[in-house]
Parts: sequence; C-alpha cells; structure tokens
Amino acid sequence: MARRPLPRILTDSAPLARMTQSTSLARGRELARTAADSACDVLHPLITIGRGLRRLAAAGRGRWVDTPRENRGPLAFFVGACVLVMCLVPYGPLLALIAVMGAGAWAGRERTPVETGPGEAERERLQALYEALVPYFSVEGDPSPLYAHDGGWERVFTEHAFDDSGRIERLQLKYPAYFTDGEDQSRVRIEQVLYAKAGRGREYHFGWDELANQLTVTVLGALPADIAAQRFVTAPGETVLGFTDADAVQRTLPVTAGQETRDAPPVVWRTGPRSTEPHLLVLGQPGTGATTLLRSIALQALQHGDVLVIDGGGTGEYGALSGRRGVLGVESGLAGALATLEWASHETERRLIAANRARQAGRPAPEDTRRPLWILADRPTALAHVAVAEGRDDPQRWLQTPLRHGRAARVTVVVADQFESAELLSEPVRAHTKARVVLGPATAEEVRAVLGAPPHTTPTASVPPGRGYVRLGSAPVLRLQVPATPDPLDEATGQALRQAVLSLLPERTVPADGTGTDTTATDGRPGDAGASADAGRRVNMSKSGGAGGAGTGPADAAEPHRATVAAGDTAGAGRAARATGADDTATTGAAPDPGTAEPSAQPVGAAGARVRIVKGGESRMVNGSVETVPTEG
Ligand SMILES: Nc1ncnc2c1ncn2[C@@H]1O[C@H](COP(=O)(O)OP(=O)(O)OP(=O)(O)O)[C@@H](O)[C@H]1O
Repeated sequence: MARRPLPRILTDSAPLARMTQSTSLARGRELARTAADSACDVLHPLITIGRGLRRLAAAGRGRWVDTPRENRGPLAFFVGACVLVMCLVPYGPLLALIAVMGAGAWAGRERTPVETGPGEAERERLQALYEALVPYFSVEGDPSPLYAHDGGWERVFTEHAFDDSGRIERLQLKYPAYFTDGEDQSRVRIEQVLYAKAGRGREYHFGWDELANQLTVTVLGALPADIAAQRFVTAPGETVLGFTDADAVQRTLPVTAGQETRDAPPVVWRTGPRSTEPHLLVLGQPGTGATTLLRSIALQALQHGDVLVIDGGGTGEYGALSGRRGVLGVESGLAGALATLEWASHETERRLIAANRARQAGRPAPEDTRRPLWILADRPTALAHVAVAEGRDDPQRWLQTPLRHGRAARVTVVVADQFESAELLSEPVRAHTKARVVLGPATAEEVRAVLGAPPHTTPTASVPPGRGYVRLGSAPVLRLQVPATPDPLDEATGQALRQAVLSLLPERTVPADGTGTDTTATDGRPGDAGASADAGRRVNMSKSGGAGGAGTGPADAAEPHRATVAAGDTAGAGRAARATGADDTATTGAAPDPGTAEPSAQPVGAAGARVRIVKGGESRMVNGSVETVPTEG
C-alpha cells in the first residue's frame, strides 16, 4: 500500500523559518533571557547557599558512612545533644539557622579551578620529546608498545617540571624492559636525543633505574666556581681535588667563598699505603686548569710532605714554590728533570728497602721513610720531545719505580698533560694512575677514554677553567670544579687570590734574593724574587751548559723559565759548578740503573735533610739544591 504524504506544514520549512525570523519571537526571546539573568542575579545568594548545603550534606553523609558502626550511636547522641542545647538556649534556633546558612554560603562559593598539568606549549614540547624517542624505544611486533607514532606522552612521562621560561627542568620517563639500558651505546643515544630536544647549552644528569625501567633527567646547575685555595679541613693523606654536586658525595667541608662560609661537597682523594688509587693523571685541553690543579695539590701536599715539581711546559708557573720548606725542586729543564726524577726513583727504592729491613727486624718503619713525597709532573711529554731531539732518556722512565712501588713507600705521582700528547705518556703512567681527572670541554667519548666510563651528565661546549670530571678508581664519574689557585707571581692574578695562595705557601728555607729577605712575602708582587736574585749564587738544577749562569744549549734556549734554587751560602758558586758535574753524572748514564742501584740509607725527605741521590755517585740534595760531595770510602 502506498504511503500517505505528510501534511505540507510539516514538510515545508519555509513557514517555520518565517516564524523564527519574526520580530515578535525575537523580542520574546530577548525578554526571556533578561528575565532569566535578573532572576539569576536575585537568586544567586540562594543558589550559592543551596549548593553549599548540598555539599555539606554530601560531606556529612560521607562522614556518617565512614564512621564505624560502633561509633555511630555516640555520634548520633552527640549531634542530638547539640541540637537540644541549641533549642534550649535563647535565640538558639535562630543562631543555628544563621550558622548553617553561613556555612552553606562558604561551602557553596564558586572556586576558580586551579590550573594543573602542563600548558599548551609544554604539552607540545612533551609530545615532541615523546615522538623523538619512538624509534629508540619501540620494536616491531610489540603488541602494546609504550612508544608508538600515534601514542601520547601521558602514559610514559610519569613526572615533568618546567622552569619559568618553559624549558624542561626534570623529566621521569618509563621505557620498555627490552631496551638495552645496560649498554653504554644505547644509553648515550637516548641521552643525546633528550639533550637535543630538551634544550642544548645546559647540563643534564641522567639517572638510569634499570630495575624499574625508568630514566630521570634533571637539569644541573653550574658548579660554584667561587671557592679559592684555602686550608681545607682534611686528615693527613687526604687531598681535595675540587668540589662536586651535593648528592654525589656524602661529605661536606666548611669553605670560605668570598665573604661567606658554607659547607661544600668535596672530591677527596686518599693517597698513601692504603690507597687503592695512589697516583693521579690529569688530562685536558690547554688552558683548562691542569697547572692550577697541580698547584692546589702541591699546596695541600706541603702541609705534611715534600714536593718535587717537573714543569715540562716551562711556563714557570710553579716559581712561587721554589725555595720553600718541603719543596725539593722545581725543574723545567730536561737535564734537571732527569736528575731529579732519578733521585726520586732511588729514593722510592731506598724507602722500600729501609721499611722492609725494619719490618724484618720487628721495628716500625723508620721516620725518614714515612714523610710523604709527591712528584708533580706537569707536561712530562714536552720533555720527552726534547729528550728525543737530544738523544737522551725520556724522563718518564724514572717515574716507573715511584709509580709501581710508590704506594708502599708513600711516594705519590701526579701527572698532568694535554689530550693531544696523551699517546706520548709512558705505559707505567697509563697503567698506574687510577685516579683520573679530565678538565675543560670534552666529548663523552673523550671522557670515557680517559676515565674508563662516560659521564652521567652531558658535557657542555663551554665550561669555566678548572671545570671537569673526576673518577677515583672504579667509583662513579663526578663533576669537578677545582679551587681557584692562581700563580701568585702572575701579574694578572688579583690581590685577594694572590694573598690566599701566598698564605698557604710554607716559609722560605732559601732566601729569594741576596739580602735574604722574602720579597714575595712582604708585598706579594711578582718578579721581585727572580729579578733581584743573585744569579752567581744560584744553583741551576737544569744545567746542561755552564755552571751557575744561563744555559747555552738548545734546551736552555727553549726553556726560558726554568727554575733556579738559591744556594744561599757563600759556597754557592763552587756548589753550582759541582752541581753541573752531578747533573752530568746523572744524565749521561753514569748513574746505576734503577733496578740495580743500591740506595743510600741516609735520611731523606724532611726539609733541609741531606739526601744522597746515588751511592757511589756524588749528587746530594741539600735544601732543595743538588750538590756534589766526595765519595765515601
Ligand atoms: N679552578 C680555577 N678557577 C679559576 N680560574 C682558573 C682555574 N683553573 C684555571 N684557571 C685560570 O685559567 C687559566 C689557565 O689555567 P692553567 O694555567 O692552570 O691551565 P693549564 O691547563 O695548565 O694551561 P697551560 O696548558 O696553558 O699551562 C689561568 O688564567 C688560571 O688562572
């Protein structure tokens, strides 16, 4: 049966449209809207109170439900008693009504919802980060991937925080269990992606929680660079290499920075017989603070021990140490370095033999074997170059015995050099320096090559001098800021820092000039000590040419700053001549091989002690000067 058509009024919309557009209908609508608005304004307090009473009632019901059954009776009794009291007191019901209305109005007030979660721009940033991680955290065939191209970040970014400028400050993310988080390469890839997407130019810490499959990225603030050289509160055998992040070490030290005193987290390196990393290697780009670190170590070492400095760079930046109590020599020439290191090698053996004999005799180790001896070699590879040119020994050869046996003999070796010369470092230096420092800008690969593990932070392209990474043995890699310890004889050094360093230097045992006055101690100005010194009364330990005067050989020309130590007595000139002979003996092969030399049993180490370098030879170290003495029968 055919369907009947609908009446025209229901199918044709034109009449309806006409009605809608009619002015009377529009006016009616306007009136209705105004009336509703006015009613809303008038009734608003009542609406608020009503909403509040509803919320209070809901809260009361919830409370009643939460109350244990056995407590409901007393609670009902208490409420009833309150109501009764209200009814009995004058104006009680009225006051109760006002109180209930007030509470309703307060509970029903409109609260602007607190904005939670990231804003639009921040959500976009998180989504971009998520999408960048998809190729690394997903594999084909995963039925429910955490990371997928059409996925959202909300599932995997469990924590996030932004700084005022909208950059990520902290991010915690989950990753699939099959991700190879145990492999450095895999981790480094993720760290690089996050570094690029979260904003370059800042340092990030990556905390991998392999158990929970969680990675926490935190932006690190710069390490404070305002700590200068000062007396650190440490035990003998402890050396502060610098300062690091507060959560990286468990200890703090009181330090003075500018006008304030505060606690700072130090990187403390332990040396001596019980140390598991008794020697240190420092590598870095030129000008990144290796010399400063060695100077800082020297100032701390001089508190309890003796120091020998080899300044292979020949920049004269250790000149302030010359002639100070405990400083056995500051050498920047090849010949002097060879003689000094040879002595140190024999001294190590002497200490070992003396301590061994004492042990066999049931006595404690002799006093003269217990004073720590520090060998600080700054750029020894520069001298190795000169040695090759002159056909002489590489000075590093004489570091072998101190490196191998120094721990038991309380001899500590610190070697600093530059990245580009690192392959010239001898095998014993590489093998026995378990404490390592990298200074200055370095890629993660460079840091790993030196420290044996990559840093857990992204190295930044520009860092202040003295900034780097440190690793003691197999401990974690830490960020490091070396205390500012400039050369006090450098004119560019500020007065405050100069005074800080000068105040840490031990007293002079050898006058800085012919008058016997300590010019640097009085006014701290550089240059005085060297300029006014009587050249004829100095013993040049770096001699390869004539006695006492300026060197004439090629090595001398290349070493304008080599250290000289004043003899300080009237026999200076003659001693200088003999020192030349001693030096020649030591460096032309007349000295016995370290393996066969029988060390002297004479006391050594303490400032001013007479030290014979080689038995049968004629070299002695007296007050930091090499002198020759007649051979004993
Ligand atoms: N920890 C530090 N705090 C402040 N300034 C520093 C620090 N370390 C080094 N400097 C400054 O950086 C400059 C270079 O330092 P330093 O000479 O120690 O570096 P270097 O690596 O030994 O350089 P080079 O190889 O040229 O001798 C100096 O001006 C020094 O004062």
